[in-house]
Amino acid sequence: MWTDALQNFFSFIRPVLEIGVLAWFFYRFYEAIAQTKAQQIIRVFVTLFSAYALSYILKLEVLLWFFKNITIPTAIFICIVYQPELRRSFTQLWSGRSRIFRIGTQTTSGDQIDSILNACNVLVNKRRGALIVFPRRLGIKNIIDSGTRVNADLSTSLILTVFDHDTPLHDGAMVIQNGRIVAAGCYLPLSEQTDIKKSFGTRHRAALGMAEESDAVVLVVSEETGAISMTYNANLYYDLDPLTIKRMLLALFSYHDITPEELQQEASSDEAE
Ligand SMILES: Nc1ncnc2c1ncn2[C@@H]1O[C@H](COP(=O)(O)OP(=O)(O)OP(=O)(O)O)[C@@H](O)[C@H]1O
Repeated sequence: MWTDALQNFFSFIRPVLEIGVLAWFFYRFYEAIAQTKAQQIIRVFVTLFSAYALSYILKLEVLLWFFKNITIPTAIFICIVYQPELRRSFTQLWSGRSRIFRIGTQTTSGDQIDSILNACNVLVNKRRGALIVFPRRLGIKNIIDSGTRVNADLSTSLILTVFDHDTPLHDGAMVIQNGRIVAAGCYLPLSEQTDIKKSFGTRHRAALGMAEESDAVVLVVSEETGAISMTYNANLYYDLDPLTIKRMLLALFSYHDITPEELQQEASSDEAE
C-alpha cells in the first residue's frame, strides 16, 4: 500500500518538477538575455518559430520544407555572428542575479568605500584618471593576472600612490576585493558598443567592457573632466556624486542591483514616510 502511495506521489510530482525546472531555466535565460543585445537573437528565434508554427497549422508544405532546411544553418549563423552577446548572456546567467549562484563575496565595508572615495576626490582635484574594479560573484583571475599582484590593505594613500603619474602601475586598472587591493596595472577588455558617447576614450570603454564581460562593478575617474562614473551590468552611469556612489556600492556588494534613479526613488520615498 505504501509503495502504491509513493508511486502515485512520484507520478504526480514528476511532471510538476520537470515543468518547474524547465520554467526556471527558461526564465533565468530570458532574464539574462533581456539585459543584453542578445534579445535580438530571441526576436529572430520567436519570429522563425511563429512562422514555422503557422506553416505547420496551415499545412504550407513548401514553407515547412524551407524552415526544416534552414534551421541548422541559421543556428550556426547566429552562433557565429552573435558569439560575444551569447557569451555575455551565459556569463550573466551563471553569475546571475539569483541567490543560488552567490558563491563569491565582496565585503568591502562602508569605511573602506570612504577611503576609496577620498582617494578619488584627491585624484579629481589633481586631474588624474583612475580605474578601479570590484569583482563580485564571478572570478576575474585572467584580469588580475594581466597586472601586478599587490595584495595589500586598502588605504587612500596606496590608491593615490598607484594612480600617481610616472608610477609603473598607474596605467591600467586596480582590483579591490574584500577590502584589499589585490592587483594594479590590469588590462580590461574594451567594450564593443557602438552607441557609446564619442567623447569617451579607452578608459571608459575598458570600464564598460569589464561590466559587459563580468558582474564586476567598476569605478572610473576621468582625467579629462574629473567626473566619477560607475559601470556594471553592461551600463555606464556617468558623473555621480560621492554619496550616490557609496550607497550604490553598498547595495551592489550585497547583490541588490540598483540604478542611480532607483536609488533616488528609494531615498525620496523614505523621506516621504
Ligand atoms: N583596456 C584597458 N585596461 C585598463 N586600462 C586602460 C585600458 N585602456 C585604457 N586604459 C587606461 O586609460 C588611459 C587612457 O585613457 P583615455 O584618455 O584614452 O580614456 P578616457 O575614457 O578619455 O578617459 P579620461 O576621461 O580619463 O581621459 C590609459 O592611460 C590607461 O591607464
